[in-house]
Amino acid sequence: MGLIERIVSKAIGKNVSAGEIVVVNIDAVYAQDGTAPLVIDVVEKELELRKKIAAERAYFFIDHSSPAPHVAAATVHKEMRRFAKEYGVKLFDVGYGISHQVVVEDGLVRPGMIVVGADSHTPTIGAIGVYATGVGSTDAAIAMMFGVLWLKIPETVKVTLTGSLPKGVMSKDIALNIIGNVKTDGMLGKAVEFRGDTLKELSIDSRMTLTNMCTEMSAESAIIPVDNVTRNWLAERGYNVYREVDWEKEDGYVDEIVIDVSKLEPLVAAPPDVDNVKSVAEVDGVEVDQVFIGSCTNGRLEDIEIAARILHGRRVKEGVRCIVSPASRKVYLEALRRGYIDVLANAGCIIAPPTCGPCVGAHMGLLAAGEVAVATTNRNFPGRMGHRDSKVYLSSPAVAAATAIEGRIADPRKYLL
Ligand SMILES: CC(C)[C@H](C(=O)O)[C@@H](O)C(=O)O
Ligand code: SF4
Repeated sequence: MGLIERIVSKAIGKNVSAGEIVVVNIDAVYAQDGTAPLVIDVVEKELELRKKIAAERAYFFIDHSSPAPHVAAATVHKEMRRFAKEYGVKLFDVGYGISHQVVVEDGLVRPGMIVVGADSHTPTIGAIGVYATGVGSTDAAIAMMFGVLWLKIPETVKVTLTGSLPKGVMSKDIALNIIGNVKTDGMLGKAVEFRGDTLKELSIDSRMTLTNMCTEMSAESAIIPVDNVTRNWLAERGYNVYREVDWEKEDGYVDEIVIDVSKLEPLVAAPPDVDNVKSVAEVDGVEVDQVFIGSCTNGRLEDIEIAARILHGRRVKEGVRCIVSPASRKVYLEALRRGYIDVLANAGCIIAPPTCGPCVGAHMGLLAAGEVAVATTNRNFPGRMGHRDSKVYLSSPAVAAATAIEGRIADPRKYLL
């Protein structure tokens, strides 16, 4: 049994295995302003009107078009606030943060839980040992109304990480390396379980980048076992493990990939696909109009810290827009307290509020036709950040910061000596 099978078996009190369809109690369910309108419709129009949401822990996030860039978004937000109040859903309003970041840092999801979110990057929260998967709005509505949902238990692929990351190479580069190899459909219908010595060196921030990117390999879920890094992180925040399983046992995989991360170099995913992975050396010199540092992939404290270290005492290249959006208000406040925001603003960065905005081409930094961006996000499809004829290269925050300085895709290692 892989970790996910162990979590579900423990939750329902009998052994399950991959391929089985089970009905489980959902420990937390959330939706955001892209998917909540349909959740609201399903609850109010399709299902019998109930005034109370059954799931104990149902959350709404206004994070995508946030703050509202147009009247249509403002109307969606207003509707979400009305529904949340009427039905007892906890709402995280404009500026609070991106769903996947907030549920983890606020302790709304805890190791061993079974969680669904009406957003494809819900597996991000598997970084702390949660079995999490993205669902459609209808499923999210069912989970909110009844507190249960059917899930098909995925088969698990083990990804073993060995060795230490070289300076200037980040967990984003590990994720890009994997996706370059397995391609965008490489984990279709599967769950990814990360293992190996490298994990000891990866913070929860770094781990969340890894699990986040598994969605781009078409994984149903991604999970990292609870270890000392997780336990220390939980203890510092007064959180605990919700459901203990044997986190250490390595068993039940359909396949294994082994990566020696000490051999990795800074990478990018070149347009038009996330699996079009190249080394920075191969695209060195590609000129950019915009850099975006943020999102549920790389908008955490560690990401802002490395950007600040690289940009400290330097300037964003004239003519380049460098937008930085912390993934949550907590990240923003801590980055302020530590002086990172000061460094970045002084270097010429534009500090945006916590929002998905630029990542999903909603607002706060769209690209015009022909423009090129480097972004720390997870998708680079045509039109993702603006005009269909704009281009997005995905990278780590270190590559993004070095690129902001030079105005062309640049290797961060020379700034980290
Ligand atoms: C808008 C939403 C449905 C979407 C998702 O689920 O992934 C978004 O968050 C994204 O990253 O493209
Ligand atoms: S930051 Fe981007 S990838 Fe993450 S939830 Fe928002 S739109 Fe989706």
